[in-house]
Amino acid sequence: MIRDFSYTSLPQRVVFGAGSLQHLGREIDALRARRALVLCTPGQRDKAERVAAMLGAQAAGIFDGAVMHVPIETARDARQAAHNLGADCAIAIGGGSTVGLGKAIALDSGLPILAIPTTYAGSEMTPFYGLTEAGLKTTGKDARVLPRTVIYDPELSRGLPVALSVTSGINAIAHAAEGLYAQDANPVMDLMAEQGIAAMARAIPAIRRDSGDMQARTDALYGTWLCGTVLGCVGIALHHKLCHTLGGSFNLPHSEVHTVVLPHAIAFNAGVAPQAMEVIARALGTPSAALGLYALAKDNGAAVALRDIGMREQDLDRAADLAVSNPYWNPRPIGPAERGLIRDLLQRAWGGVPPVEG
Ligand SMILES: NC(=O)C1=CN([C@@H]2O[C@H](COP(=O)(O)OP(=O)(O)OC[C@H]3O[C@@H](n4cnc5c(N)ncnc54)[C@H](OP(=O)(O)O)[C@@H]3O)[C@@H](O)[C@H]2O)C=CC1
Ligand SMILES: O=C(O)/C=C\C(=O)CC(=O)O
Repeated sequence: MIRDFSYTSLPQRVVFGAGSLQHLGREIDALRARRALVLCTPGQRDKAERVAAMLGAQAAGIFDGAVMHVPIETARDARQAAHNLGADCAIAIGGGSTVGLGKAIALDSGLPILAIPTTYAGSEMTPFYGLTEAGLKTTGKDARVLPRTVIYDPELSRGLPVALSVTSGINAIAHAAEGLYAQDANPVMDLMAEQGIAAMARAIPAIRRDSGDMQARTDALYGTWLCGTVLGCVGIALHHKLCHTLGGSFNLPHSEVHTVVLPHAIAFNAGVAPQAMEVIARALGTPSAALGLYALAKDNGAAVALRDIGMREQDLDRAADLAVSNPYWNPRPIGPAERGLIRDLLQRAWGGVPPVEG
């Protein structure tokens, strides 16, 4: 049954395909940019140098200081570098951390961003940004931070380590899974979510078998585009909020937290979102959405317990308090009255046991 909906599509250009980095010059010209600042982490500097070499005189310089969760000091340094170098565009090549740094520059200056993602986080398709100040991460939404152009070149993610490919892929699946029951869910995004989950569920085991499998790397990046688009167009709910609490307040690694929490958050919502569960299970090719997600992580070597990724059991009470302290939308209520249920969910996620619906 088609429910009532409203849908706003976001203005972006996507160039997809193995070797598509070759179109960089054409895409920079289309943005009417003359001096591009190239952003990266220290570890991905070789890729940034390749980009700068392709641009020649159109490269303003390289800023290689991107860090997870965009510390405000790094954002200020990058903004200053863009200003000092007279940049009229930022190119972010790397994962969500590098794209996030580009967004911090755009938020301040309105500079257009061209993103070249090398992980499956999906930030390049969203108008959301995050900034961390004095240990506190705040997130926001602003049309200026949405990258104008995205080049998805599977060749560039060939070297992404297998463990990170698995958890980053499940981070993408989380966007689509929650998009299916989000407040702004709509039929177009439902189609993209199902195809995105299916592409990623195909890609993950194949990458685990052979990290250089270009068909699998292509599927994974295609899934990234679809799942990231869903995140950018519809809202988030319990799962993303729990991950932000755990990542932001307990400093747990981003994609690994998503991987552990997702089956439990989906199980929590299963009873009130049966249609979404059907779609997720169909896309995974499993009878149960929550158990299918748990198996996808476990069978592919990912950690399925918060205790194995740095969470202390004595912090679970505080995490439950934080998770229910700010009311936010979820298909099933999650307020102070549900604190006990959320605490149980976190206990199961901490211990790494299979998810329990209800
Ligand atoms: N605003 C939004 O809509 C969204 C934002 N995010 C944000 O993005 C961040 C997480 O993004 P994520 O991509 O998981 O993490 P990172 O960008 O931090 O990348 C994770 C790791 O991947 C490595 N890496 C990246 N690309 C390659 C490659 N091609 N080959 C080898 N190694 C590679 C990096 O290594 P090295 O350090 O050596 O470069 C890094 O250690 C979080 O801050 C999250 O909040 C995530 C999703 C959506
Ligand atoms: O924290 C941000 O930068 C904004 C959104 C996300 O990180 C989405 C996610 O949790 O993957």
